[in-house]
Amino acid sequence: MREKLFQYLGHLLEQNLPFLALKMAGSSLVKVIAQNDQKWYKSAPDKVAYAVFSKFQGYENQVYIAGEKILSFNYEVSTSQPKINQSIIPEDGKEAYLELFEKAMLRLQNQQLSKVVLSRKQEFVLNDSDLDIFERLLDTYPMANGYFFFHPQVGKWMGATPELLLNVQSDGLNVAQSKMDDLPVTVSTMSLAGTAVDDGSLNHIWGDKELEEQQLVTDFIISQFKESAAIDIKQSVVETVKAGHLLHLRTIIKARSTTSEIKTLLNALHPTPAVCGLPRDESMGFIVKNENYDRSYYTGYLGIIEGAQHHYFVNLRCMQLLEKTAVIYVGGGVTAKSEATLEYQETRAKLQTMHRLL
Ligand SMILES: C=C(O[C@H]1C=CC=C(C(=O)O)[C@@H]1O)C(=O)O
Repeated sequence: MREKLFQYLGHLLEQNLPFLALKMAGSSLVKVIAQNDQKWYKSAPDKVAYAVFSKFQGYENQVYIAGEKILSFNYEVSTSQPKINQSIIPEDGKEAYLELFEKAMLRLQNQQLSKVVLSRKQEFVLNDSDLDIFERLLDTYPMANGYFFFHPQVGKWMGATPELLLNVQSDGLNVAQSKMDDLPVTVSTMSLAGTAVDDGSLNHIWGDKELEEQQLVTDFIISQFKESAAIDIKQSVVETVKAGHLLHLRTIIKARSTTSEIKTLLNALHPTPAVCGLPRDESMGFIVKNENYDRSYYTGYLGIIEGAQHHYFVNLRCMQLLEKTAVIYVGGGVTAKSEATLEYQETRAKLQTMHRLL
């Protein structure tokens, strides 16, 4: 099935046909939603199934892929260790990052902001084909949500994101019935923040900065759920989870809602303080004015919608594939307790997730 998947994706690329291929965390299926033509749908197509690829900011460049061809491929993760690029990542953009950090720190110290996510990008030469890289991505990160997105007018993106934005499951109804509005559904999301490099010790001790920044995300999600009329809101304990060579703090949050409220919920959640900051509008303003580059689809979201089943993920640990280079996007949450060089090192550690595949 592995060969069939790559043959099929190769065919779609050759024909310039838009697709989203997604393997959800821990699953052994790669789902491919593809179109029969090159049309760019900027709003949800009139199909039971479709995919979405959304920017961090603004909705005018939203990409929907009509589910004209929907295929699932069994994917057994390779038992042999995939090749990993271990070359050292050159320093690039450190000064600009530190300058940005200083500006953010002024706003954090005078309490205009309580958290802001600062990001940057770095470009690397490509030595392999896109499909070879995607195969390595799926084998290297079986517990991530691995995806490959292509649209001839938008480009190619790939990632292995650990972060669920919103999962919607209809309460025991099948897809055909789920065309109806107002079905009761179970919604879940996660508060994911705080980063450490995994040193193999099972019990990482987190600092106050990480515990607080993750709590801010949890509180934000719960308050947005409440405002969006979700009921039965429940949260898990805070856990330490692995994402490749990194560790994060995570809380799972579940609630009940209705299908007609999904769009409201999605807009209420995105962008969470895991990718933007708090207060949200002020952080967004700070990012847009000061980051000095366009995040584009990084920290936006991607998703697959099939009737009343929706799966949306935050577009993190990702890269944009150009003709001869890959642009990797990384960021991290900064609070008044942050230290500049540690935050910069964190962005370097996050670069490795994609860099290892190149
Ligand atoms: C913004 C990113 O990560 C987010 C998700 C988990 C942990 C994060 C952190 O520790 O700052 C970030 O909020 C990124 O990977 O580019």
